[in-house]
Amino acid sequence: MHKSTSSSSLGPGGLDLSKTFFTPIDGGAPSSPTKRHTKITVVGVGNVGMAIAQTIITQDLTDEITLVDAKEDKLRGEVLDLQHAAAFLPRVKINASLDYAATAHSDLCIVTAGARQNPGESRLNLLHRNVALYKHIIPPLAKFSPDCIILVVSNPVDVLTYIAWKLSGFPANRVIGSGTNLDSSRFRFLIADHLDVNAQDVQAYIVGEHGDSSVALWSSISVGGVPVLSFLERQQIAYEKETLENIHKEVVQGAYEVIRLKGYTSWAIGYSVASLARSLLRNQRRIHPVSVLAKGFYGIDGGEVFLSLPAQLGRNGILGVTNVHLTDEECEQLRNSAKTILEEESVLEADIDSNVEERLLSIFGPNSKDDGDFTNDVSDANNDVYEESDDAEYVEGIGEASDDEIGEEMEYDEGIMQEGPQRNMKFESREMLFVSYQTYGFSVINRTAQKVHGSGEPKYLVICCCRARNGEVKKLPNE
Ligand SMILES: NC(=O)C1=CN([C@@H]2O[C@H](COP(=O)(O)OP(=O)(O)OC[C@H]3O[C@@H](n4cnc5c(N)ncnc54)[C@H](O)[C@@H]3O)[C@@H](O)[C@H]2O)C=CC1
Ligand SMILES: CC(=O)C(=O)O
Repeated sequence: MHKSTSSSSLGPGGLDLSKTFFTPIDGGAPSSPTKRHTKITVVGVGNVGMAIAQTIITQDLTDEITLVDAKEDKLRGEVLDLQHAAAFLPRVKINASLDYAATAHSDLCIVTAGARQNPGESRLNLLHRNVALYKHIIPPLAKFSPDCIILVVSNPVDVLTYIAWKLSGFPANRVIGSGTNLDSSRFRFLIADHLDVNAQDVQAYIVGEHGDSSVALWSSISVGGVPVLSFLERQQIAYEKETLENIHKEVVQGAYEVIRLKGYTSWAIGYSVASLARSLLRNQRRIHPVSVLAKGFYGIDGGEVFLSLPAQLGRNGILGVTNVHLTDEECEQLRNSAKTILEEESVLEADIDSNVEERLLSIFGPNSKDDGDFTNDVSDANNDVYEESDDAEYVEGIGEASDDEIGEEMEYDEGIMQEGPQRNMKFESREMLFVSYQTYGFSVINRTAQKVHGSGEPKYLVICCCRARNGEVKKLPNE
């Protein structure tokens, strides 16, 4: 499909019409690119993607928006429909393409593509279908916009944010899930309704999973600066715990109810994501409950898990997590929510082996070379490692070696890698993409490092070969 844009200025015969309408002033310099040109990509132009796109456009949050979808006619129809509203909207360049090259140089990539829930279906049920799609979506986004922020919306949003983080190789501050920003808005609406105040004056957070195990932070709710529960206690006004629980239940059931009634949710998520886009791109430093890498916060352990915590957002993505005080009960609920998400992640481990070439290209750039054809060399090297190691069960793990690893011994014994998460792997570096199967014990039985010349400085590529130690290798590919 041809790129469709709302700002074409070419007339018949390639004449630039804009130049015929305006006469340059004497002594004027040619126009320079504007300093603050922002570009947003939205992947998936379904109910959610279009609600987000139209809210972003009406709120004048970007200079350029690129829409991507797998369905050509739907994409073309949606973009034309939006372009036809140009006379009523802030000026924005609207592009649409099936090709991710059109997303290049985006500041923010919002991913909404994917299956959605049927009435009554849980978000977690969508996991395997949407992980499969993400393998084709995230690597090209990362390749064409290596400095962007990725904002994940598709469900289950917390696990998919983790997947997007792994597939992109981005630092954790630049991969964010829309998380419970929406749940918190539902929560604030319900509290405002109970107290007959404006929802914007209610400060209240839902944290944890964007889903059934979410946690309501009752202890920190305030209205117009008044902490609600301690105020009620001070005034000796009795409130039923059950009333609070029912409000939280209504938040959790909110999405199910809308889906039962109209088939999908769209407007609220549109506004929710637009508010995140504003805070990020306009460097607002506002606090939003969004899905972040939460390991280590509030005693959350057991693996790398993304879930929602109130975080400060700005041009660099996540600027920090707010130190909100949680009661013991709230902490316990949050850790349980983390457990729910981690269980889903562990089921996935055998699923996230993504396309090696795409991942490498996203690190090293499209013209990378290693003594000839880069991608062939990589697959050869992979095979070599595999064949040389008789007892290898699976080849996995690609990333950049950190400086102090280069020139190290290439062979390791079982002692190097401990049972458990990949952080124990000696060769991990910040750019390491991933070695999956965190739930299994692995030993690294071989690895190689190659110098690869990409568009920038030469980098070292590590290819390692792992062997499971706990007898569960039958579950792995290549068996
Ligand atoms: N995080 C949140 O708070 C919310 C998340 N969602 C989630 O957002 C997702 C989208 O929901 P809807 O827009 O209602 O669904 P939809 O079915 O209307 O739209 C999905 C779109 O994704 C496109 N798509 C599928 N595979 C693709 C691929 N490989 N590349 C590009 N595009 C592809 C489809 O063609 C379709 O246009 C669902 O996973 C839903 O559960 C929905 C509401 C709130
Ligand atoms: C569908 C969904 O995740 C929501 O509206 O909360």
